[in-house]
Amino acid sequence: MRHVPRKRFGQNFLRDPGVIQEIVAAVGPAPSDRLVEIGPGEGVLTRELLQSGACLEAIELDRDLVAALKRRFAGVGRLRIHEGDAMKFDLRTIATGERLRVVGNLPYNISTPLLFHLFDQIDVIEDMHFMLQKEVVDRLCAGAGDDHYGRLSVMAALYCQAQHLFDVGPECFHPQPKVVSAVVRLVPHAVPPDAGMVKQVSAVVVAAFGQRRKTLRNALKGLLDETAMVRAGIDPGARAEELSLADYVGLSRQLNP
Ligand SMILES: C[S@@+](CC[C@H](N)C(=O)[O-])C[C@H]1O[C@@H](n2cnc3c(N)ncnc32)[C@H](O)[C@@H]1O
Repeated sequence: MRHVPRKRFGQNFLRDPGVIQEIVAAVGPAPSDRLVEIGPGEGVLTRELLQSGACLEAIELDRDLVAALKRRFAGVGRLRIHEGDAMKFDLRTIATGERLRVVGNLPYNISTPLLFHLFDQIDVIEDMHFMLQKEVVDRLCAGAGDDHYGRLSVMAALYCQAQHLFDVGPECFHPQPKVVSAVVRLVPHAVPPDAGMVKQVSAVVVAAFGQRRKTLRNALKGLLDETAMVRAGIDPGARAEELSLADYVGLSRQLNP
């Protein structure tokens, strides 16, 4: 019986073979790779990724799809299917030595918290290729002064380099999403940021973009005084969207530990 797409699980299944091939070509899986696919759905990407000979761990929340995947890929020893929530999944439990290459046409309703969950485990990740809402990809790739620049842009830049690869129209999915999608590549920096620094940058970024129309002098009140901002080389009259990642790191160093 054909699966009826569930909106609450963000199910928009890829139907365009050309797009599936483009994603797999962008990932370029090698037989020695350890792949993780988030939300394999009916397995259209899974199937193509497995063609490379790589091992693949798939994490799927929908138990009906898990059952269908187990039937479809019965006997494929290189595939392990985990039934569960990717937001709670600890990649360290499956990262034995080599780092993981994470792939997925992600459920759009949870994409931002899911990205933060993955950033928390960046030390075991080699790279990530995701289909997301184009707007989220634009935010991931935006730099200071760009229209889409915000909290996600700064935090993503702290962990990795983001590259927009290509856009995908709604007609390539079933059911069709209301928005345009895009594929992004995220490559973690060679040295992951330490937890203390992440916490401090996050505190400054949340406060700054929480009141993005205000000057930093006002938005960061209670967190940093003007003297500390000047010490970090930042104009207290500037606004959140004008500051680069380096500026935020500089400001966060002025916080009391
Ligand atoms: C956009 S669909 C993509 C399906 C398939 N990869 C494709 O391209 O056709 C998102 C998939 O993620 C699954 N999903 C939703 N929330 C999830 C979660 N928290 N953890 C793991 N999988 C989830 C959905 O059930 C669905 O299969």
